Amino acid sequence: MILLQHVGKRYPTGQEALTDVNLEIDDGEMAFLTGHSGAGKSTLLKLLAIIERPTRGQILIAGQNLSAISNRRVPYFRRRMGIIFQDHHLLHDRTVGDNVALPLVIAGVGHQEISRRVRAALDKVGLLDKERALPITLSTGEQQRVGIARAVVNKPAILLADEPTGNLDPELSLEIMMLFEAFNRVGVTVLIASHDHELIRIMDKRAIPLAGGRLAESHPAQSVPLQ
Ligand SMILES: Nc1ncnc2c1ncn2[C@@H]1O[C@H](COP(=O)(O)OP(=O)(O)OP(=O)(O)O)[C@@H](O)[C@H]1O
Repeated sequence: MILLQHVGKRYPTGQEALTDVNLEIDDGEMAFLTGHSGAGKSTLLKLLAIIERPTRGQILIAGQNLSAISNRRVPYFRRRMGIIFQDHHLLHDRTVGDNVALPLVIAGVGHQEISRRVRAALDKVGLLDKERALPITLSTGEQQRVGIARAVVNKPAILLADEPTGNLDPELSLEIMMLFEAFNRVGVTVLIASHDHELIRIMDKRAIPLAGGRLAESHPAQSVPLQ
């Protein structure tokens, strides 16, 4: 479970990005963080990935208090999560396969195991035939899928995605969402920041609305009363 208790984040500039956020996300849940630009969505994801630290409150993931994790231990902590950004941060002088392999190389996984898991991850996102291609030769949607393959290659329990469909057309966006849903179906907790209301409506998952750094009422999709 992901648990936020009275979480606040004030950046060194004085900007208050999050104020008194209380939130619970169950294991195996898929949810959307919504809200206008500047609402605090990226900041919340960054706190969960310990890219930033909260200035108030506490965050627990699987019972572990993130404030107890020293900066030195953060890379180990991150192995249990896959992180996906809108601009997929691919290395353009490396093949697709090398890009996907990166988290495993960093984790010191053996060569044979790497190539097996890279192929499995590429297969899941439908890009097995692009293993030796350079990212630059791929479409934007395909590049985004490489980013997703890289995020899931470690078999993370949690997937965090920040506007993963931001620069994709509606059809490709839905395709990417279906991929996330497939990972969720096999038990991965998925949290996606998005301001694409139409897409969120189609996916019919819990929406967690942020406004001005505060949590508005959060409602599970299934709790909408029947008429
Ligand atoms: N590194 C930073 N330093 C100072 N202020 C920041 C920093 N990152 C974000 N902010 C500010 O914190 C607030 C929340 O930003 P955040 O990026 O979390 O919002 P967001 O909802 O993800 O927006 P978007 O949809 O545009 O990505 C904004 O006012 C932003 O300007």
